[in-house]
Amino acid sequence: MLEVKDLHSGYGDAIVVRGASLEVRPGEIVALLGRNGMGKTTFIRSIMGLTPPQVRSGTITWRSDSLIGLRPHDIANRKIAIVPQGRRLFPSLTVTEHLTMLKSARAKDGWTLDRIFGIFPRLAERRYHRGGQLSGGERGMLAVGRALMIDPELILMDEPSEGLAPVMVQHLESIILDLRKEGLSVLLVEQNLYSALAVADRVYIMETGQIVHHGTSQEMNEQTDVLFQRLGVH
Ligand SMILES: Nc1ncnc2c1ncn2[C@@H]1O[C@H](COP(=O)(O)OP(=O)(O)OP(=O)(O)O)[C@@H](O)[C@H]1O
Repeated sequence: MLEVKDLHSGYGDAIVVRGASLEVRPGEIVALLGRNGMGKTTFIRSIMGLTPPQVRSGTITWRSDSLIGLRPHDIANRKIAIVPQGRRLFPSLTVTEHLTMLKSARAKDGWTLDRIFGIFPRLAERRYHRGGQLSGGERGMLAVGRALMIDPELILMDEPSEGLAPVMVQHLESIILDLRKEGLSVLLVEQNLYSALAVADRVYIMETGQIVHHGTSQEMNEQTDVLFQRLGVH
């Protein structure tokens, strides 16, 4: 289980995440929602050990071990993967090269190239294309595929639906639900309220670096006026 308690994190003198607490239980999909600039990316970068930002105080615990101070590589070794905002692909590397950076193409255990190509047939067709030649949707699929190749138990996804056509968003939602069936946990940062409610078990809302509301998706579905107000959705 991931447990974040009273996290403060920021850039230089600016504290952006200001006392946020959240937990993700095994096999659970948790959505973190909030308007632009509220600190969601800062929050998940802090969990992954990516700098900036710098964690100032609070605790981040994964299966009883503290993650604070560990490098992203060590955190990935503990089976936590990230699908970063903006995808962060390499323009000159092919689809296959991205997927096999951390795991051999011949690997037989866990997630393999064939399995990734099975859930994303489009990536199989584009296996020799370079990062810089891919469409927005293909880049999104590749970022998810690359995260799966570390055989994660928890995936942190930063706005994976950003820039995707509605049909692709639905595909992604079904993949996230399939991952949960396999026991994976997902922390999903989303701007798309409906996409988040479609897949998440529980939802947290962040405002100016603090969690101001949380509950099950069902509870949230019954209080859409609160959500609309908090998220500025009309
Ligand atoms: N590298 C940085 N240096 C300084 N300030 C930053 C940096 N990255 C983000 N910030 C500031 O931190 C605040 C929160 O940004 P963050 O990206 O965490 O928000 P967010 O909720 O993920 O928003 P979005 O949905 O727009 O990505 C913003 O005011 C932003 O300007």
